[in-house]
Amino acid sequence: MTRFTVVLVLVVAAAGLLRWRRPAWYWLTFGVTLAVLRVLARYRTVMDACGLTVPPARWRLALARAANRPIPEARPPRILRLRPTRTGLVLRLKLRPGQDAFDIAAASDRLRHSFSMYGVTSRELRSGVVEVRMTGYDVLKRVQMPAETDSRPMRVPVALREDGSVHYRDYRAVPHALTLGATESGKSVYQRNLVAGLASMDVALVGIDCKQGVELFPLGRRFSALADDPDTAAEVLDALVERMGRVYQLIRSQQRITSDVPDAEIAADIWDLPDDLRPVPVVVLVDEVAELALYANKEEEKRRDRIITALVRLAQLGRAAGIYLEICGQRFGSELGKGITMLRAQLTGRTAHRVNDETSANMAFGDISPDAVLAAIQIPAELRGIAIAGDSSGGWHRIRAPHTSLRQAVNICNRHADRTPDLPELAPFRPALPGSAPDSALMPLVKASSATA
Ligand SMILES: Nc1ncnc2c1ncn2[C@@H]1O[C@H](COP(=O)(O)OP(=O)(O)OP(=O)(O)O)[C@@H](O)[C@H]1O
Repeated sequence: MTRFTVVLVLVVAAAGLLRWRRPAWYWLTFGVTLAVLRVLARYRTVMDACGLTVPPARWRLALARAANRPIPEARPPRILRLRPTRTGLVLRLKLRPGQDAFDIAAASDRLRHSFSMYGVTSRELRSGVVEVRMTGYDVLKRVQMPAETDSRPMRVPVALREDGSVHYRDYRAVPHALTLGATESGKSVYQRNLVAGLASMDVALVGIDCKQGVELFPLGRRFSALADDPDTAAEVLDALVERMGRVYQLIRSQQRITSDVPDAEIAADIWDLPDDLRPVPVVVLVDEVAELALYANKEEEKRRDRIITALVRLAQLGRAAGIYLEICGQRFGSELGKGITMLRAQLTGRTAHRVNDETSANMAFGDISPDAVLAAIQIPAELRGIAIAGDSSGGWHRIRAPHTSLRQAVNICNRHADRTPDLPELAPFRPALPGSAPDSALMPLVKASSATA
């Protein structure tokens, strides 16, 4: 064996190993070059085989006949740009007369295997121009967020989409959202990523965690208020409704000042106010929402109605006051009582992790997109963290958040603890700093469990 053959064998073996164990590294080292060459070399043949070419124009045929030249071939869409990315290739195509974006979308599965890519999706950028995004490997298997993401305010890069692009939770575009999923499907990890993303922003976080606070309380240094039982939750929500009223008064008073000034912008929400007058936006995270809607006696029913009314009011009017809702639970349907369907209609951002049945998928997407319902039902049980994210426009994507541990999220929150705003209305609910030993009343529980172990 010559030295060249030995080197070649080693390189091929290294590429095979990388592709198997570290597909992202394989893509960056070998995959991207091979894929670019493959797409360029096979482009015309593949487009022809996929029925994405158009016959030559009549005048071209006539010209060829008159000049006794070979008959021109059918033409595929023109490549405007081929851009390699961290996870795949982005192909921008100019369609030929008679083609439309749906032709490309309908052929995406054929394009996927013809170009030996992992996934292909397409969208129309403008009339006659289509962007085809191809992924070189399963980017959702081990999620790695890009180092550089869009850093606009209130826009959190929370997960990766299956086409390799970043999925943002954009509070200004979609103020309120609902996240559903069966137990152990990945809701808490998703919510943790949201908190970690929000921690470095100028925002107040308010948490309602009826799982006795086990998810949100460890992140407490970055929270302006926390509630771990329905009674406290009712008080926190009332305080937020009161805050919302005061922010509206502030916007009104600013409108009165600017209404007589010609050309001055009239504020319609907090984002139109001057920086020095703008109240800090608030994101309210509610975990296990069903706990707030359940009741066993008249007293609890009254509390439940108070909570749901406050949530509906915040959902209806909170956007302009910069109060955004992020509601999370296993189910969220009419069986939780009056007001729930009205509240759900206001939560236009929807994310569904694996659900147990079609009814739960319908709670997330039934009023938005039947395709998304089907996609949510098909999430495999073993792939925790995979979710379908959609909004009221009907568009949806398969996403997965990075596997952020509670430790990592706590570290991020602690690092940004100095950014936690003090909201006067919510001062009584500011969480106590962690660090105390377990309550002595809980010790028998610990002993009992270690005795049975
Ligand atoms: N994005 C992810 N990537 C990889 N693993 C994940 C992801 N999300 C969740 N998991 C795995 O699934 C397990 C359950 O996730 P999580 O606690 O978020 O579920 P949950 O829906 O909140 O469950 P519950 O309702 O019982 O609290 C996690 O411990 C983790 O191992």
